[in-house]
Amino acid sequence: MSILSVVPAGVVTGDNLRKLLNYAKEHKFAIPSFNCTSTSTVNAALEAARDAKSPVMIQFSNGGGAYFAGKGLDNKDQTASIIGSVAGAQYVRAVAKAYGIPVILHSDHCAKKLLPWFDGMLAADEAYFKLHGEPLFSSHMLDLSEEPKEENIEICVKYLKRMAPMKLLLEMEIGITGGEEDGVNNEDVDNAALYTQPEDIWDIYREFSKITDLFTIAAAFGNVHGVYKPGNVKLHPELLGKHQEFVKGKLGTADSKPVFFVFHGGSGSTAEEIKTAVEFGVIKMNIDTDTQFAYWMGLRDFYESKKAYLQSQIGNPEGADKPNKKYYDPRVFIREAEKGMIKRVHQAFKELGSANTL
Ligand SMILES: O=C(CO)COP(=O)(O)O
Ligand SMILES: O=C[C@H](O)COP(=O)(O)O
Ligand SMILES: [Zn+2]
Ligand SMILES: [Zn+2]
Repeated sequence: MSILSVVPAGVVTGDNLRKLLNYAKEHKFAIPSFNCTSTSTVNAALEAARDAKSPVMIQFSNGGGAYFAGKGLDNKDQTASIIGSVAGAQYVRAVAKAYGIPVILHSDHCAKKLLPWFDGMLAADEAYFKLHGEPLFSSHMLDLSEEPKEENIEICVKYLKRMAPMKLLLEMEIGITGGEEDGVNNEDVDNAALYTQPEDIWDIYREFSKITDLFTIAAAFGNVHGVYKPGNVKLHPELLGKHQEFVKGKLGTADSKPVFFVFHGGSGSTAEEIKTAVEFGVIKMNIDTDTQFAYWMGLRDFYESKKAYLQSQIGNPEGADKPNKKYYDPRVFIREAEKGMIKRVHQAFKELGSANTL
């Protein structure tokens, strides 16, 4: 049985989203989630997914959403981030089905100070739900990992109650992802905070389960956003196995992987680390930095190879009067950036085991 016999192509939400995540869990693969900031990066992710025969997740960060709407737009009270994330979601909805693949539409880290952004997206979900019987997005992330655990859980539960009637999934974070996110610098946080404890996972699981099963946990196992020279923070994906065992014991279930885990900071991780994480119940891995670099490399390589054609509107090595329009047309050079990103996206499907599952 392939995925497309379980869920349809296009944006999947609610029951179909649950089916897709369970399918990934049963078949021991994870779905990559790419941070997108434009129609160009969305298209690159969708094109690669179609060609790799894989489901895919598209996510907008707070800054990525604002960028989608335009850097010239004022982001006072999160207006640009709300408008851009909603516009991005509507764009994905408009094209996803044409690519013939299931797409999960998600929003990334939302810290406490960014809750107005979350509220704005939820309002758009509710409006969409009234018209179509499903939310605009498939899922959203709340990242209250900087707050005390009790408060983190309390705020998540409050939002889960608003999301559950729409069958909108919540991703939450416990423990801290190192590196940088949304301009918050986590490069010097206490090492222990970078590794979540099993008891914390159970506290979350227990409270959330009272409301819905549509939630995922981004537990910290030494994850870092960005790519850095190897340092003292080491990735320990095997810790996720301990969390699964602990929750399994508490539940007394036969299911050896009751928790859906999310892997943040996918860039720069080794194939082996990714494999171990998937083995212990990761069903989603975020990738941003590596696709950013791949997009840039596509453009850089194009510029380097066509440099002599890109200096003036007229005149290149083929003649002083030759026009260069077909080199400086953004559809040409941005396409080269997309090709760079597409290559890196393919690598993610392969490493996560989601290629050829449709
Ligand atoms: O976790 C991420 C987005 O939430 C992506 O992390 P990287 O930029 O390290 O791939
Ligand atoms: O949090 C991590 C993501 O990579 C988002 O990054 P960003 O805030 O630069 O868009
Ligand atoms: Zn975080
Ligand atoms: Zn992240």
